[in-house]
Amino acid sequence: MYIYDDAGLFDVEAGLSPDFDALWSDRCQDAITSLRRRISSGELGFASLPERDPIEIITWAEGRRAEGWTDQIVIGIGGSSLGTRAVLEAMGPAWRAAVRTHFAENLDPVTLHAILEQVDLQKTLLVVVTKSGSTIETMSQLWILYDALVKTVGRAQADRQVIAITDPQKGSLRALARERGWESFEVPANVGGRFSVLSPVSLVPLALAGYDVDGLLGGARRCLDGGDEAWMGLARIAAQHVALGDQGYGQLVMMAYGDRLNALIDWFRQLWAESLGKARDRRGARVNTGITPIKAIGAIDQHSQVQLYMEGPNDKQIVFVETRSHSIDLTIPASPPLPAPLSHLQGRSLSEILQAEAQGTRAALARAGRPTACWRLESTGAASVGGFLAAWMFITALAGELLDIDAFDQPGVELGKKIAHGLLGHPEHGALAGETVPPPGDDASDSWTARR
Ligand SMILES: O=P(O)(O)OC[C@H]1O[C@](O)(CO)[C@@H](O)[C@@H]1O
Repeated sequence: MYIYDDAGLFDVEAGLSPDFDALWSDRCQDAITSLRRRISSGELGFASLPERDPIEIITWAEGRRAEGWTDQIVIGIGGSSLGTRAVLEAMGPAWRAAVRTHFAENLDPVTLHAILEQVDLQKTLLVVVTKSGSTIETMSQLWILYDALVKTVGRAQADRQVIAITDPQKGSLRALARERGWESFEVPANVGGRFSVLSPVSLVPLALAGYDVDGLLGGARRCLDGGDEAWMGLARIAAQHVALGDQGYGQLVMMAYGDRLNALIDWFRQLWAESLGKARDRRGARVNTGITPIKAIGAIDQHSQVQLYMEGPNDKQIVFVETRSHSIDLTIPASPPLPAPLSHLQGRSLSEILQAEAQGTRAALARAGRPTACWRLESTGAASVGGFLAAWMFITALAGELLDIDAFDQPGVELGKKIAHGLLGHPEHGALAGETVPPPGDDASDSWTARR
């Protein structure tokens, strides 16, 4: 069960204008119609993922687990890893999983080396995930890990330990999987990375780790249970964020209470930032849309960021994420007695205290005239997490419709990648790198450069 009962109810006068509904309800309806049309035409595949039966993946994972693998290394970045990490951490505890999961995401040699130190490659599967099949971070790390695997178990056995998750037809990883006979799964061609958490991208490693992927999809399906009314509820939340953005609240802090929700916000940040930060609308006119997502973790960031949120520029929309129940709880012992200013805490559970802190912080921000909303998950079980993921994918897609931009591309990330490839000797991008990067020895660290 999941709930987000007062999701999106921004509750201070400083937030939404009183005529919000009058101003936005027609636009919400248009956004819903447009998004539904794109989904039913097959252009967008993310919405139908929860309808797919995961039995094939579940059965496959059970079979592979029975072979005795102790670890999997998920090699991927962005949409190819964040969703998996979000679910694993939220639903945890991951260290009790049937197969331990390690993430080779960033190109950090120390991290990758540490992973290699922790696993026994004879008992480890490499799960490489990339929709495009050519992401520099993913393919570089794959080649290092594959080389280590071949050296440990030999080429024929190594090829049985690699699982590729990529586009059905295109890309270097698909070509490699065919050439080397690697087991593979498909990322549907009409599902982009940041909208792929309910596809094999995450379901395969999650099922391998022994997580309840069926429950995850069930929770996601429930998000649209109410039909038209549910669609309107999601569109209204999207419109609230967009309207607040128009009113000058250009930053969205997602503040989640609990360490387990850390990666869930990382996943959200990519979804929101890449989908809505755009320079052109759908007709090609210059726009510059976007609401900057910011991560905060309660209660830690009460002691780090809340001063700024309370008294700094009033430019933030603050979304609290709480869970009603925790899989484990601990209580402060009633004796021996604590000194008087703290004695009221005795007998209280940590989850009670955390919840009071979330409510206190939200109330204080509201008093300071800062727009806030709260999402309360029933728990961090499969259904709640699935519902949260699906809801935010729909909200983000609907926000894209309201802004009249394409929420499903990311042209702005390409130039930096090409320059990096050029610097590393890619024949087509070398000139670009030479032109853009300051010449060697030119210390540009004291100058701010911007081209308009
Ligand atoms: O799955 P891929 O193709 O490796 O891409 C990884 C990530 O890189 C991006 O394309 C951005 O560079 C994201 O949109 C994507 O999730």
